[in-house]
Amino acid sequence: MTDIDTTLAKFQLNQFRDSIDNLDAILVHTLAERFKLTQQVGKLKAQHNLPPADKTREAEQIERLRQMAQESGLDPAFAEKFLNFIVAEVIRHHEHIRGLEAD
Ligand SMILES: O=C(O)C(=O)C[C@]1(C(=O)O)C=C[C@@H](O)C=C1
Repeated sequence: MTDIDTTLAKFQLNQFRDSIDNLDAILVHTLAERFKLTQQVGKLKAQHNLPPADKTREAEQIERLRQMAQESGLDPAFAEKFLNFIVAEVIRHHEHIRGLEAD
């Protein structure tokens, strides 16, 4: 490996990192939009006394995401874990909103 190889590698690494930063920004903005929507769902559910969690809906989402992950070259098990992680947080928010509405 020459100095030029190392310089080129560092340049390429920075290019990869710029792309990663862009994708991370998309992820954060997308998640923020999703949580804005689920806050509305949480209010609706609390107002109409609907349960915070819906396991049937979650099973459908998992099935759909696993399929999409498979087609995109993403590990379906990871996609499922990621969705479960987000949905657990959403349910926590729903329960919090339900507590506020009950006051
Ligand atoms: O669709 C709903 O009923 C929601 O409350 C949203 C959501 C989700 O984040 O996608 C969260 C909790 C439910 O268990 C299922 C799905």
